[in-house]
Amino acid sequence: MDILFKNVNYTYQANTPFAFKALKNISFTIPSGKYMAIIGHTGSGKSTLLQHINGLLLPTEGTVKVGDYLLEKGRKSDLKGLRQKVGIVFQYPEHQLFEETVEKDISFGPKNFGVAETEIKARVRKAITDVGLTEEILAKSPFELSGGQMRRVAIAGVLAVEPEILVLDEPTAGLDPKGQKEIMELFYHLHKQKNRTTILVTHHMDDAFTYADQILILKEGAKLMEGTPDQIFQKRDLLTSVQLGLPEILAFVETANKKFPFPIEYNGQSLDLLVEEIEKKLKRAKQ
Ligand SMILES: Nc1ncnc2c1ncn2[C@@H]1O[C@H](COP(=O)(O)OP(=O)(O)OP(=O)(O)O)[C@@H](O)[C@H]1O
Repeated sequence: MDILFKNVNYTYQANTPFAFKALKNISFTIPSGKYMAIIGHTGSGKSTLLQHINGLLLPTEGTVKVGDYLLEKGRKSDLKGLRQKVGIVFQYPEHQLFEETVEKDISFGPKNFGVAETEIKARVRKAITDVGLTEEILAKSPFELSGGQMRRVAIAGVLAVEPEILVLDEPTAGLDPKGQKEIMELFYHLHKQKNRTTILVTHHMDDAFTYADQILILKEGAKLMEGTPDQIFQKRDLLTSVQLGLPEILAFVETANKKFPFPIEYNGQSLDLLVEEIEKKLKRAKQ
């Protein structure tokens, strides 16, 4: 299913004094089977854009087309059908685990879409192996698993619905570098295996360059640039205007060192990792 955004504008709290235009005249196409990465500063509209792909938000102006589903203001669409085709892995998806066993949690999505019991059982087993876990985990409570395992179970829940399109909103946030790489490789494999259209929002420029066919850069709700990794790399001076650059990270480290009673060192890691390091040290300090 191709995805098409045409002159999409989105305003939060439209027609109120708090109106805020989060997307400004966005147009792009993702051909079926492609992998697109979306990057941009915090607040640039990435999550707002993603939520248009399965109709969680409808454009205030303009149109979104996902396969044959047309999404525009004031138009009733078959959202249930669309949501079966578009699987979204939200940030920290494990926060949405709630059932008493892993099996029940993974079954929740397909059950909701009316899939038959025997088929659900088969899908759950396939999904759990697809995310690199084994069937023994199905009987456990999701809350007795490690953070990395919980994340994989949450992803299995999305896969069990068998979506044609995977939408990933910073799927590696909060994981250690090894876990991040494993999850990125897992999604790349899932993308290649079924030629699944994949849309990744990330702060990690290297992931965008490694995995994506196409990169879209947002700045303050508008499209700053779109191109293949090679095309974007040739204009890398533009990237410094949207990425968290070294000066910002160093300023963060300096502030952290004034604020916390332990040293934080910058060894080329991302801001996410530095925050994680601080959280760990704080936790240790409390014990
Ligand atoms: N419910 C809301 N009401 C009003 N403004 C909102 C709402 N949700 C988001 N915004 C604003 O819209 C803008 C875009 O937000 P969005 O979450 O899409 O950005 P983002 O690029 O995904 O950011 P991040 O990288 O921090 O997740 C931000 O300025 C944000 O404050």
